[in-house]
Amino acid sequence: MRLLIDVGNTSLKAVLWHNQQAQPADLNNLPWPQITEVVYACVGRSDLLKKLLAQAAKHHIACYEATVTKTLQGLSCAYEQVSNLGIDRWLALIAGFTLHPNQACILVDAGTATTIDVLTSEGQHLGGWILPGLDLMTSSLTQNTQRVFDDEKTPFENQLGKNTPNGLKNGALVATIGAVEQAKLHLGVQNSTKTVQIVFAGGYGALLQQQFEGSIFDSLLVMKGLNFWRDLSKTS
Ligand SMILES: Nc1ncnc2c1ncn2[C@@H]1O[C@H](COP(=O)(O)OP(=O)(O)O)[C@@H](O)[C@H]1O
Ligand SMILES: CC(C)(COP(=O)(O)O)[C@@H](O)C(=O)NCCC(=O)O
Ligand SMILES: [K+]
Repeated sequence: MRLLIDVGNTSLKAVLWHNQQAQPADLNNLPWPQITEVVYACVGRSDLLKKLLAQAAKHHIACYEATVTKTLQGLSCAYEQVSNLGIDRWLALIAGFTLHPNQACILVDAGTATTIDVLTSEGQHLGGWILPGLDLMTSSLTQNTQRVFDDEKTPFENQLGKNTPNGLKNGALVATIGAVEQAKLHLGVQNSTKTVQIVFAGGYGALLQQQFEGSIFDSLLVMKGLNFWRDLSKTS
């Protein structure tokens, strides 16, 4: 049984991977005797991660931190400085590449930041974008202007705004939708029979997924990437 840990800028997530399945992990009551290895990825800061790694060490369990490499099996990274690419983005690419073989993909991880990564059907990462996440987009405006205000009850909708919270929230949503549309252009899917699989993950992934027909939401995308990373990096 593997303990998989993904530390983002807002939260730490962990699952237990056993018999090809993810089970929720109770961090206060982990089944250490059954855990064979810990595989983790971290783009944030986390004292909780340090504590978990210390507990694993106490139980003599091997821990592996996922890293970005120029290539992994048939997948290649667009960055010149590969270590600058967020590991969560690389793991989303690994998951997309493995779960959708020979299929062009756009991986969208909508958390604190929204990242959009473009992957060809041949496994070439063409690059991507980092946008403020939906909450950061709205809070940066409410915090830096006098008159732009938000409220709790206004949803994010793909519509014109007719009051301030509406204009603010909908603006953040359509900016994000527009970026995903731009990503498609880099795969030449317009005016062609090529298809692209758009995969959403992260706290706002389910909301965004509803805006794109044929797209999917996979809350475990980064976890699956972590699991594949460990398997693939053993054999490469
Ligand atoms: N149902 C939800 N569950 C968790 N986070 C959500 C949800 N809906 C919106 N969010 C927002 O998603 C962000 C957290 O997403 P997450 O993918 O966990 O981030 P990170 O990977 O950066 O830690 C926060 O801005 C949070 O407000
Ligand atoms: C862009 C990110 C902050 C996204 O992190 P998250 O929203 O999941 O917390 C993370 O992938 C990161 O720190 N990236 C490093 C810069 C880069 O990818 O180029
Ligand atoms: K993200």
